[in-house]
Amino acid sequence: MLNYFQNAFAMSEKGAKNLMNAIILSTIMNISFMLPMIFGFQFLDQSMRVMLNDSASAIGSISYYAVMSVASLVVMFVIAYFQYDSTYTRIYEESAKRRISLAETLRKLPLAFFGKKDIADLSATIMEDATQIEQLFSHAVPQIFAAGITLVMMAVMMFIYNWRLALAVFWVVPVAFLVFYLSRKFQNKTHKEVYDIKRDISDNIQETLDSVHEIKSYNREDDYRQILDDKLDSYEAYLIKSELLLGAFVNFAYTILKLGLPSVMLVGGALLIRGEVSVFAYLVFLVITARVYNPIMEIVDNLALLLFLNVRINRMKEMDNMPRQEGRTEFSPKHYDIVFKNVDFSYIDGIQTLNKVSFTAKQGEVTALVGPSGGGKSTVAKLAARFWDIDRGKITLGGEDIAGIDPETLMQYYSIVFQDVTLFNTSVMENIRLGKKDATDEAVKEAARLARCDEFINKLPDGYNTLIGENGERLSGGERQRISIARAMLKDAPIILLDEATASLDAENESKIQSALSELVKNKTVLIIAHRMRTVSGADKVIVIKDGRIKEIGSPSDLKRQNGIFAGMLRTQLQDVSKIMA
Ligand SMILES: Nc1ncnc2c1ncn2[C@@H]1O[C@H](COP(=O)(O)OP(=O)(O)OP(=O)(O)O)[C@@H](O)[C@H]1O
Repeated sequence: MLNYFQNAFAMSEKGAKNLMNAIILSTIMNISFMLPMIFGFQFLDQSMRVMLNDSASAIGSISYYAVMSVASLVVMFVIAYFQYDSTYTRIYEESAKRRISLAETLRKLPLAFFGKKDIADLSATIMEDATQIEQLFSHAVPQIFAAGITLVMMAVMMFIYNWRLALAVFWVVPVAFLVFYLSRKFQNKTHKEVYDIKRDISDNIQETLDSVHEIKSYNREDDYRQILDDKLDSYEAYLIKSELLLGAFVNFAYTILKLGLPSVMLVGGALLIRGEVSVFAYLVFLVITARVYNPIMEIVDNLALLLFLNVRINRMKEMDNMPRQEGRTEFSPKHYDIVFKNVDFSYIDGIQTLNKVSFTAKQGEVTALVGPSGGGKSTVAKLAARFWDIDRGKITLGGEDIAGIDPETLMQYYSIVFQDVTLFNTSVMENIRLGKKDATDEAVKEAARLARCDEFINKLPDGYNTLIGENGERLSGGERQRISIARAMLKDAPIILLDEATASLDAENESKIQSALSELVKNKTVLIIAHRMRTVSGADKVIVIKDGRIKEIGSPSDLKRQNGIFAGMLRTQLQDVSKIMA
């Protein structure tokens, strides 16, 4: 049973145990809530005997009922307390664990996994799905199981007491459930459709917000609004369809259940006339029948919610099963050479992005990656830091395969300065301190000075304490990249991965970035995606990558002599410069 709960509801072992406890206590609570009814029947039985025989007196037993009523109230209260604790407190604990475990999963996913499209989806799963699951587990799941168990117990007792009347009460139950069961397939399908389109809309909104500048600058607002409107319309249509379908099946099941009471009246009446059942038993069955369908309706209602839960749980399991990156956490390389040996890699099955890539980026040297757009330069740089795991071959750092090293451990040795700098809506000081969380203010300022940031920071209204707005929107492209360089300075990691800015920077900004970079890369293993020939000419080694393969490799002067792709690229850039100068 524990295993079943763990698998079906994606729970931890402790969570499954707590759910079992919640079900048991909810069942005991349901039974305890019947105590007043049992005493009521006892009282009714005794009163009827008094009325019919006129011999005994009911007065003497009033004190018995008073004591029993108080006792049952106490019992009900105590059981309800424990039931509440096990159902709500423990289930919220499980839900907190579930969120933490999802966040842990995220930590172990390849860094490059976090493409924009997935982020809305991931946050929806962590927040919205986990909340829905939490609510259903506290408000519905234990109750459904408990109501089911209580109902079966009541049915057994009633069948033993009078099977014909019990049959009149319960024949409707399997029919109602059958209707519901048959509707499962349709409901699952519509729930999945509603869920998918909702995720699609979240992605769309996220994408629109992320690209709001581009959308506005290309006057694409109307197109985007139209796309979103269409998706919202279809979401609404699916939602209505799903609700209607659910409403139709649930109400049909309710209607069938409602036939139970007239059945008991008819069967009980006939048995009474034939003298095969006492007035008391008939009354008892009528009272029970009037009450017994409420928990059944509750089960039907909650079952519908459980179907929806299924879709969400499957999504969580999917996340849990995503390929994780793990490895040992003790790692101190003897040196910082990065070696690629026959590396094959594809983002998408069947489309090979890198093919037999082999090279060494030596400690203390600058290795420049050059080549046409889409050739695979960024991919090489990202693989060097284990953003993804490779398909074949080997990448080593200090002679050790990075595939066996925990990505977080590995990352301590890398500073990454890419073009898409992420800045947080906090002070400049804190944005730089991201490079080393325990750095003193002085150390942050020193890094900022070396990265040529201090002069623009000093011009900000509050200097280092200025809030720089959502994703640093108050800063220019060059300033943002210099902040990123300052972070890397502060981190002072032995390996630098650098994507040189492609955007045209003004000459002053460019020379500041260049001098900041030359400070940063001193005595480090540097892998730079180079776009400017000035950077390439200062490199120790140049690797030309085209169509995922290394085409040329050597010092800039060697490659110039070879008169191949690199020499061609040099000529093109020189021609461009001379055209401008002319
Ligand atoms: N996350 C991804 N999923 C699928 N394909 C990708 C992904 N990232 C890159 N690619 C593809 O891999 C190939 C190499 O891309 P990469 O970004 O490494 O090239 P690049 O040489 O750095 O290009 P550029 O100079 O334009 O940045 C391209 O065809 C690109 O479309």
